[in-house]
Amino acid sequence: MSETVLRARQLTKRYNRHLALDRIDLTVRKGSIYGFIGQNGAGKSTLMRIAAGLAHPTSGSVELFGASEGAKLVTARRRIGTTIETPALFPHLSATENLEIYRLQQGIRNRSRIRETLSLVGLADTGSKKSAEFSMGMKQRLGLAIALMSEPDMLILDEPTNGLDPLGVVELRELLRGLNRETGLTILISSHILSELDQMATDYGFIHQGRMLEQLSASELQTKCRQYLHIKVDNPELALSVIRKGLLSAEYELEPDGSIRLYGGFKRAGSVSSLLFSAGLEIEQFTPVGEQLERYFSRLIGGAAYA
Ligand SMILES: Nc1ncnc2c1ncn2[C@@H]1O[C@H](COP(=O)(O)OP(=O)(O)OP(=O)(O)O)[C@@H](O)[C@H]1O
Repeated sequence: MSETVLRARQLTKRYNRHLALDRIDLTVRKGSIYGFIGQNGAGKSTLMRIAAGLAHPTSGSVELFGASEGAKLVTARRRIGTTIETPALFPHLSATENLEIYRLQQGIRNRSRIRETLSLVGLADTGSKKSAEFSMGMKQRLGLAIALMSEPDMLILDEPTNGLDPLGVVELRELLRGLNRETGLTILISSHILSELDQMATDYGFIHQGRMLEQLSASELQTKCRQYLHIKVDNPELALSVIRKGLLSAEYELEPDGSIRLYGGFKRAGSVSSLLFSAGLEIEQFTPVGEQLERYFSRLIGGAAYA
């Protein structure tokens, strides 16, 4: 079984009469990139703040690197880097100067860590350029550098893609993937846009109105969102042989009821149906099935809202 870095059990947070988190269970595995998905106000920041020790839960518990209370939990929290409530950047200072101030504030002895960290986030060549002149993406990277200065084992990033243009989102994704791959860093990252974390997250948790709706791995999500043509004909064996001959590299499954799932067949629906017709097959059903990631998310929260 893989090691767990963060585990929330029945985590609940109440602000007066408002229930921001309602008995949340969440597990972040070591070395994973956990995509925490929810609309604005769903409770993502609240959970992250509790995990980082910036807020107290009303009830329930948090376990970090195996520690769940007292001094051990405080020590475990030193292994986290986060962009929540990190100090504001000094706009008139360069990236190196900003990190130097942070290094002194935090008592980090190793001065060469500044250069290392700037290389990690791709800001090593920014020289004396003031952070005020940085693009939004560069500012995000500098914020990330601050979070990485103490060589954390886990990063907690609250909506880091906010304000980035599509290219900036792709760059951040590549950067985080690289850090995860090369240093084994575990990352908990939130977003209200599921597709932004696609091709990056290894695990997902969906939160809505303070409740965890679903937690699943990236491959489970892909399977759920995989698109296929559902085909039912009078002679499935013949249909399969026609498909095999007519469509190179066709991926399909024969269901117990004799229907066929032809994966990725959406775009080729026209040629598939004419192939089947030409073979004299009688088509009883021919339906595209599956959905886009974003639609999956809206259906999930729609279901929760109307349950
Ligand atoms: N300090 C607070 N006092 C009162 N209510 C709060 C406080 N912090 C958060 N809330 C409420 O708790 C709910 C969850 O907020 P939270 O910030 O965790 O959501 P979120 O998913 O991070 O959304 P966003 O992306 O908008 O930050 C919201 O309804 C919010 O208004």
